[in-house]
Amino acid sequence: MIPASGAPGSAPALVVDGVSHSFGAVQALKEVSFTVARGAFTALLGVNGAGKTTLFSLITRLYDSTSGTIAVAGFDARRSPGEALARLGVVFQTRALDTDLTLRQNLRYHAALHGIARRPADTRIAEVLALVDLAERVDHRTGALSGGQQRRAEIARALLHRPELLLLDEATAGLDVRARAEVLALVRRLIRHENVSALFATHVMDEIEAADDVVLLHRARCWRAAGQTASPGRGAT
Ligand SMILES: Nc1ncnc2c1ncn2[C@@H]1O[C@H](COP(=O)(O)OP(=O)(O)OP(=O)(O)O)[C@@H](O)[C@H]1O
Repeated sequence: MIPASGAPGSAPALVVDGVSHSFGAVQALKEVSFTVARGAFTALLGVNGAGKTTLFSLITRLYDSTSGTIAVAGFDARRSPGEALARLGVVFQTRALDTDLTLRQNLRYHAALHGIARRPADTRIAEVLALVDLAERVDHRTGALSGGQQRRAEIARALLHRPELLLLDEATAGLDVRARAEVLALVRRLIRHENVSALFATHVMDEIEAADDVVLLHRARCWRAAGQTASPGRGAT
């Protein structure tokens, strides 16, 4: 049995336990259970339609789960949504930056959404842009950045409030080989140096390394949770 949550501070970055979700007759997730350990790169592998985005929508509270529990850094997403969401940084499958605004304007806007005052926001913006290697682009319109730079800018945006867990939904989709590699290397570097964990949804096997934890979603079920605290085969058919 996976604990639904643990003492905040020592709890896993993410615990998903027995989560199911349906859209009418379509069951998108069936009894999905897995854990993202602190400091882990966990790949959420699944073909289109496997349920990855639905799972992300449940973790981020866009949808309410019809069964099971989700805990972010020990905070139950349903009972303590504010605490749970404050510890999440999300890079959505669809682009989230305003392409007419500069990188600085975009990041200031998102910092304000997180309640970060202007001066600390500007300090943090400089920090996160340095982390993603875009410091010199701060006054560039984001629409003028390359696809890979835009993804890195979105990762910078997700880091603004110092989350403990990054959720990345197909963050490399549409990028060329080099830009894909840069995004992956960046996420792995952040895990090593920035005290953050990552759940990285992808359908590309090549993006997974031997040391990664892998959660395989197939036809709404979690088939394998290598290196996880979940029992092997739990939730599998
Ligand atoms: N809003 C919705 N209404 C009805 N069915 C939906 C809805 N969203 C997702 N589904 C269905 O739920 C299942 C899981 O979809 P989901 O988008 O979570 O998969 P995915 O793994 O993220 O795929 P993709 O990589 O294509 O986004 C699919 O059968 C999909 O058609």
